[in-house]
Amino acid sequence: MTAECCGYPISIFFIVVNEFCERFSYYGMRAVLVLYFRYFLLWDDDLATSIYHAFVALCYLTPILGAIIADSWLGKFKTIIYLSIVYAIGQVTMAISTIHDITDANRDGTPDNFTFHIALSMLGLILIALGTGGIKPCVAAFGGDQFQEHQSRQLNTFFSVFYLCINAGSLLSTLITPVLRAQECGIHTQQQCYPLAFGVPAVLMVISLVVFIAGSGMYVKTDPEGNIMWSVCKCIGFAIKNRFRHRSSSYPKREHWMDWANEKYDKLLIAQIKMVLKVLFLYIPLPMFWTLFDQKGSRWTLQATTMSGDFVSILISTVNPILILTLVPIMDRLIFPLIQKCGLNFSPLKRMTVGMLFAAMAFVSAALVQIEIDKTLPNFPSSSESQLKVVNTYSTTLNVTISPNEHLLIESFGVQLHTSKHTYSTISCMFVNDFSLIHGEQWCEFSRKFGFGASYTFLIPSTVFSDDCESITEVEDMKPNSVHMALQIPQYFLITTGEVMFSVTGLQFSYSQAPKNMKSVLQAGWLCTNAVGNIIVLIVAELGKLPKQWAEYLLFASLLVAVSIIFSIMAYFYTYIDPAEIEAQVRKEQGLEPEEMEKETLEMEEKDEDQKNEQGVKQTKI
Ligand SMILES: CC(C)C[C@H](N)C(=O)N1CCC[C@H]1C(=O)O
Repeated sequence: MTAECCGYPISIFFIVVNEFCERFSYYGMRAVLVLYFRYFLLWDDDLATSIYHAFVALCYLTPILGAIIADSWLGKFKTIIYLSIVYAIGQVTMAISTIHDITDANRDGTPDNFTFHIALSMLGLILIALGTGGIKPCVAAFGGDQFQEHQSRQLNTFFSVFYLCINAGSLLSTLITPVLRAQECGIHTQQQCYPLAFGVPAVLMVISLVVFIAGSGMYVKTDPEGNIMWSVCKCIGFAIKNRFRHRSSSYPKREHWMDWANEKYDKLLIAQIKMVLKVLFLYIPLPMFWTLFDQKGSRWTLQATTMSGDFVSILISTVNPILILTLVPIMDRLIFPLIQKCGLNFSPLKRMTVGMLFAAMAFVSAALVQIEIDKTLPNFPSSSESQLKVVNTYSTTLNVTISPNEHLLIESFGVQLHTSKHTYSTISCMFVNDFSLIHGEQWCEFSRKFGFGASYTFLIPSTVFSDDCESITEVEDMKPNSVHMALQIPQYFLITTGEVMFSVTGLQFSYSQAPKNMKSVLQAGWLCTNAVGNIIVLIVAELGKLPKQWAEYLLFASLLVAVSIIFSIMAYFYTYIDPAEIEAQVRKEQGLEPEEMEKETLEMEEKDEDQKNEQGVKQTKI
């Protein structure tokens, strides 16, 4: 028996703490990455965001590599350890690359050799992407491996707790690392403390590794059954070739195209490949969910900048993990059991479909908010129009006639300009609460809150310093943003509800439907849907947008509704399987008589017993 606490294997504790620290490390580093590119390496916005997105996409592509290493070569346990070491080295490299003093020979506070810092940080990022992506499919699957057959309820809860840890880690780090960056540090000169902001995630990654190793004696570890991925590729290749060789109608059809590998390959391997392919086929429409989800960080952020309210950056980076932390327990403890009590079968694939519909609703909500915002935005001249601004500083109303037939009334601002020299300047500022005009010993000070998004013109008469500051007139050219950011909360709520139904269920589903020797591979397939979604966002951003933002939101919502309908049809034809049962059945069909199976089981048990004795831990799982 594995050591248990409240029905859960104790080893799970080490795995969820490891996940918490790893996600703290990953999201903490990500929270300050663009700022590092922008203000330390002095890259422009475009380069900074492109490299950032390329890095994120790479992090979701490397799981395939990690899964192949785990399922075909090292096993999950060793893969997690080795790739975590790579990951920690990457984080440390990244932190070192941010120490400006290393190349600041002239001690002016800026690095003198940018090539050094860029090369080091790119090396760090590649190692991090390899590490974080590589271990991701293995950690979730390794966690699942710790449960025994009678613990299926606890297994489902594990995936929810796993997701909670991801979000608790990300929430804390996105709050902490920007604060660390804002500190000042340095040897020769005091600068923004990037080494601390990147150093703390590096320390957390080392802690994550130590915690994982600490649980070593308690884990159920399954060894890979040879180079499974290579066997899978060869088997699929043979089935295709064999099918092509027997394409003539004189050959009888086979139930599944993979059955054309029967001549050469083990029935069990063919059955396992069929299980994996069935699930991977089902995943084809799923990237669309992530395409919408990932726009939280781009389009929705831009939407927030056209709204009023002071909590832009905090709202954007924390609202999703905060909602996850509240919604996961509510769904698990209240909503899903309630639905079950009502006699409804809310199967995993149905949950995922509903999750997609929630994400679509989130985009409808975003479109409605956008329509409200558009009402308050100034009308800019179109390509066939010009904008003419006439500032009447005369004391009475003047008529202005624009040839040939436009006639406008210009109200006076009641100010007369006595100076013949006019200097106009435009200043764009953030968080302006006051400003002063200073001339010699005299000054005029204005203290008031200027609204975000607003544009003002100040008309300053030449007499201002000899007369009084009151003679300055303020004109509001553009109204401040008036639609409050709180209106974005429903769309965040809807997309996060969708995420809980879609993403947490997807994790569980990918684990439960995978054969024992390909659990990491299927987890990697699941993570790939996220990578493809990210890439679609990048392409969409490059291709440009519809003229009206609300129309684009509605377009995405409709696309996701269409995709969820396709997915629900595919799901209708999907039969849930118990991979272990199918494997046992195939063995039986293969002629492995019950006694032989028993013998095989006994041999495996003996092997396990030896392993346990080596580890000094009692376990019965085969
Ligand atoms: C974007 C949030 C900080 C994290 C998000 N709620 C989340 O948990 N995930 C987004 C992609 C999958 C999952 C993760 O594993 O980070």
